[in-house]
Amino acid sequence: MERLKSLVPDELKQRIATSMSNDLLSTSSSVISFFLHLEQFHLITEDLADPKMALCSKNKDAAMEFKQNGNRFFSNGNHSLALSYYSKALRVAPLEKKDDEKNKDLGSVLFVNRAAALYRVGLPMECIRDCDRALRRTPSYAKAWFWRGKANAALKDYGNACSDLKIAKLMEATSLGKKQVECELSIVLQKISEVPSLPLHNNDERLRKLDEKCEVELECVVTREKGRGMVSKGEVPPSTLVHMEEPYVAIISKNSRDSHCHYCFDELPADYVPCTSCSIPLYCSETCRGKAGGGMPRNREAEIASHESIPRELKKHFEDITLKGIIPENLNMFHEHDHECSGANWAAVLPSELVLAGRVIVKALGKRGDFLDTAESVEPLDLCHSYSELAPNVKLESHIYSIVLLRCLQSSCSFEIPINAVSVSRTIILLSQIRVNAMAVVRIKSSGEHLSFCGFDASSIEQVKVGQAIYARGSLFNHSCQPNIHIYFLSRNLYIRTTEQVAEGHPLELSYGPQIGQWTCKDRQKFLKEEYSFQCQCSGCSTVLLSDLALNSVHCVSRDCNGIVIETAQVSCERNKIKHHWGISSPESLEPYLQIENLNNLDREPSRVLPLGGGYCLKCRSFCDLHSSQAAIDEAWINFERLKDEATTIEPGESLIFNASKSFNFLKLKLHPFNKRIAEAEDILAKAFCRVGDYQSAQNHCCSSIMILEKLYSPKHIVIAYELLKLLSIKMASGNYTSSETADRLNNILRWYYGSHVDAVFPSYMGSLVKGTNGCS
Ligand SMILES: C[S@@+](CC[C@H](N)C(=O)[O-])C[C@H]1O[C@@H](n2cnc3c(N)ncnc32)[C@H](O)[C@@H]1O
Repeated sequence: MERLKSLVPDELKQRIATSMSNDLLSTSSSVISFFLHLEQFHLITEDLADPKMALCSKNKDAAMEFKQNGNRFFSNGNHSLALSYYSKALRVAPLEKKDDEKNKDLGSVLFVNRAAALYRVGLPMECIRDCDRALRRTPSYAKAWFWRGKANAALKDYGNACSDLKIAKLMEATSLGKKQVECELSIVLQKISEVPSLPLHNNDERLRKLDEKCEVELECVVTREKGRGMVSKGEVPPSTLVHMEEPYVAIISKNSRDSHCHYCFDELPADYVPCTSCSIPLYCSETCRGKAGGGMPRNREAEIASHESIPRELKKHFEDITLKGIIPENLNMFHEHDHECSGANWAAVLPSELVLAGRVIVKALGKRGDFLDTAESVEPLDLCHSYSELAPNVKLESHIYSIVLLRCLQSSCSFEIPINAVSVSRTIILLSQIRVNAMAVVRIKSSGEHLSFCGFDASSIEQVKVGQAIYARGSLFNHSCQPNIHIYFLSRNLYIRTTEQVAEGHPLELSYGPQIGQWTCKDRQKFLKEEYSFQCQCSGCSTVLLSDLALNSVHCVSRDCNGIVIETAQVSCERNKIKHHWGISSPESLEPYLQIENLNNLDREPSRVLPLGGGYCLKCRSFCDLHSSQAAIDEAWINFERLKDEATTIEPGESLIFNASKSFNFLKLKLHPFNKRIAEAEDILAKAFCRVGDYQSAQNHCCSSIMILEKLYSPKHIVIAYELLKLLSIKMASGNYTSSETADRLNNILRWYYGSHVDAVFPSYMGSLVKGTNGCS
């Protein structure tokens, strides 16, 4: 891309840099005439679009090599490595079975080999699913029936195990193989005579009960400051599900490509399935693969019917398995990966936003046919954009990316894709719509393995971005740094829930990222301007709040004054709030830290409340040299960085804890008590003390950290729940299982934010932690 950018003449660059959305037809036309006559452009786009040059097409030789490695590790008893090689082989193996393939093909062999490895590593369910895959391709595959039988026996489902093994015996051609099956069968028959067979197990453990209904009526209203936004038609209680939606289009993040399903974004199971025609997407099941359009298994009814040799009593079992899950092709459904699946490089190489734009174009063309044809054609997605406010460099990139994308789509789409001023300018607008409206699909991840062994570590929670999606109606919710709704995702679907009581007609606003308590107002506004090109007009950015003032502040130099000292840029941000909005929240809570006497007589003059520059105490106006204070604070912080690094992996040395504790006393003298760094320092110390087994000190530091965060956020904020989880793990690590108060608080916040979906969103052990602690109280 840099190469193409550098080729654009300066005069055109300049026009694009200063262009507004109205100018796009003209700038697009110039870009097209420039690039379509440029040999380098054609070379680059051919590289991207020609399947012969692509690295992501299927490769039988590579698959055979992976398979051999898998076989080698399997024979040596290294079954997990064998499993990983069979999976690699499946990813690159050509999986489209040809009509003339009567016998088992490479795909069937790889599925059975992987099934055997799955059985050996103790995953019988996954083993059965892989056997089924092999049997749908090759119904007479004796080994697949054999491993299926063994896995069913491991699950104590002796009835099915017996049927599987009986069919395996019928299908087995070698006498040695037959003997092996007979031996297994006799064990199962013996078991059947001893214990009753368990009822059929549910093969799909990932099925979840998600039956909560969304019954709130919302409406879209327009305001001068924020454009369209969503409000509720009636009063809504906290924790109410107000919206749920499937994405218009979605795409997996590049860093999740090997770990999460490319359709539903859930974590991949050990028996994931690859795309049938290219080597990029991986899916958790055939259902997801079918929905994404990564190749459908053929209906093999005719072939199966030809198996006359199956005795009547086994026929139903045989057909149930070999025909099971064959998804009828849904012609009305948009298969978002289909047009990328020609084995070309572009979908794997271009940025995700661009590939997402390609998916919108193909879906819109499939639905309407005229999305790119005329400037008047109706938008498939009525979304706002911010092209005119983009940085010059981003505007230029959008022009180049749009023409590259259309060129790639031309070569891999069944529709006609025109490249003209209209189509390019519409694609540029689409890219800026995606920039403003795409949501990051996230999953909650914890770094610990098992709570009772790892104690504190088990509860390090983070949100991991696994995908990006466009939700047509979800995009109409505006941002607030003090949100009253909360979003989360199950599979690829968006859910929105209130986090407080919302009055009738009041805007429902979520956070696009930054929140009060996390960053100061200045930093939040900078982020929103850079990422979303808007000046935040939310209530949190128009009101003077203790959290915004204290978050990064230092203590007044006069020890008997509680006043806050902040830097110049922050002072001017807060002064602007007073000047333009005159908002001060909860004066009583601010009074100890700020000069706000005679509040009723105040006019809109900021100097009545805040000093002109930074470094002055907001309460007594004493001056503090922020520059030298900051240098001393940064130096003291080094001890925390060291302790943090060491405490994540090993037991930290005594001297590290001693030095950090000394620095901590210094930080407490210098920083304001509600400064976020103090909370972080408390957190690092808690972790370190936990590592060395001093649970009481760990607990004290953890509690102090929670108290600061409650001031900066609010006592019911989800951030507090994550801290409570840490506190609970410390208590449990110390053998205290009677912390029902902490567990109740944690449970309440989680239910507040996730309602009935709490168990689906959080790793299951967290639920059992809460229940376990409650149970022990
Ligand atoms: C995802 S859209 C929300 C819907 C949008 N208001 C509309 O009319 O389509 C994001 C855009 O809404 C506007 N917006 C959202 N929250 C805002 C806020 N707190 N202050 C100002 N503008 C806001 C900005 O123009 C932003 O780029």
